[in-house]
Amino acid sequence: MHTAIETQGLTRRFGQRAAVDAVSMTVPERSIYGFLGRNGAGKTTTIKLLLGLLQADAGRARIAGIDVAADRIGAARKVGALLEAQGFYPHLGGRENLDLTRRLLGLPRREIDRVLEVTEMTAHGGRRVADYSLGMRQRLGLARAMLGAPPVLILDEPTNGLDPEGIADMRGFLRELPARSGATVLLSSHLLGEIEQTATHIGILSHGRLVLEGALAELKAGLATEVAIETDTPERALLLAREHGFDVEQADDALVARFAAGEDVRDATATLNRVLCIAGGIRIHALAPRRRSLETLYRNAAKVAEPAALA
Ligand SMILES: Nc1ncnc2c1ncn2[C@@H]1O[C@H](COP(=O)(O)OP(=O)(O)OP(=O)(O)O)[C@@H](O)[C@H]1O
Repeated sequence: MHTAIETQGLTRRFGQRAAVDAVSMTVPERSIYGFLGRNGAGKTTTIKLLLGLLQADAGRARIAGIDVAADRIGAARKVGALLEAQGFYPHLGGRENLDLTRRLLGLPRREIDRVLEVTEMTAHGGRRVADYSLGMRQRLGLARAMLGAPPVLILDEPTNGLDPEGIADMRGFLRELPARSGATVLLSSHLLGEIEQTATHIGILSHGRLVLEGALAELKAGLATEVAIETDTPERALLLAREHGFDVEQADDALVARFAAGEDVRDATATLNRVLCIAGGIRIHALAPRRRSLETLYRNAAKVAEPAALA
């Protein structure tokens, strides 16, 4: 598989602070890559570096194999972007707005019909953008990003400001995009739930550093299985389980036992139950396996990145 986006040691400082700090990321072709991080983690700065809108202080970035610093225009032709400020002319129609970009890019007129169709906006192309809902504007932004069918799409928080229905629409649309258009999508977001339902791959940025990256299913498979313990006496259960060598922790919402990948969870849960109920006389209401989630991956990655902050 080729690499749609690749960076090596990409760094950008503002004053003394590195907003993007030696980031080496790999976005495989035809993936939906969820680019995650808190506000201020450096996502937008990375995206600007990828688009050649900012210059790197060190490192390099390639889009579809083209080095962004060496051939900014060539790299830009390989990528369509939806950034937060859409910059549409509100008094013009959707079609007319798209036409401005189409002419700049020197594309044939039929490209407008194509992108309106892909984004299911054909019926609204004649209306003024001022009369569009936010969801329609986002879709028009996507349509513009797709003009010329670039192999890479970079979307910065595409669900920002949308209502739940708009978010669900956008999610469905993005999921189908690689199959429909052959494009690779880099999707920045701080919404774990959205990324979990959409992305095939993830990269987590924390304080400008890439702290975790990979195929989401593989990363999840490598996680320990967690079993939530429901009991009246969590403190006693915690102590007793630990005395018997179990890896148990009080998480935010429950007492949780962790079983390493590969361990027989059914057996281990039965043993834990015996230790707590029979040996310890502790009342257990439930031992419930928890889904392996992106949230756990994110929490673990954040712990590695800033142990002091979470201690
Ligand atoms: N032009 C600039 N001048 C100085 N500092 C900047 C500039 N742009 C970004 N920063 C700083 O760089 C850091 C990373 O910002 P960035 O916007 O890339 O984060 P982000 O992850 O995209 O967050 P958000 O989701 O809030 O946009 C922040 O500390 C920010 O204040």
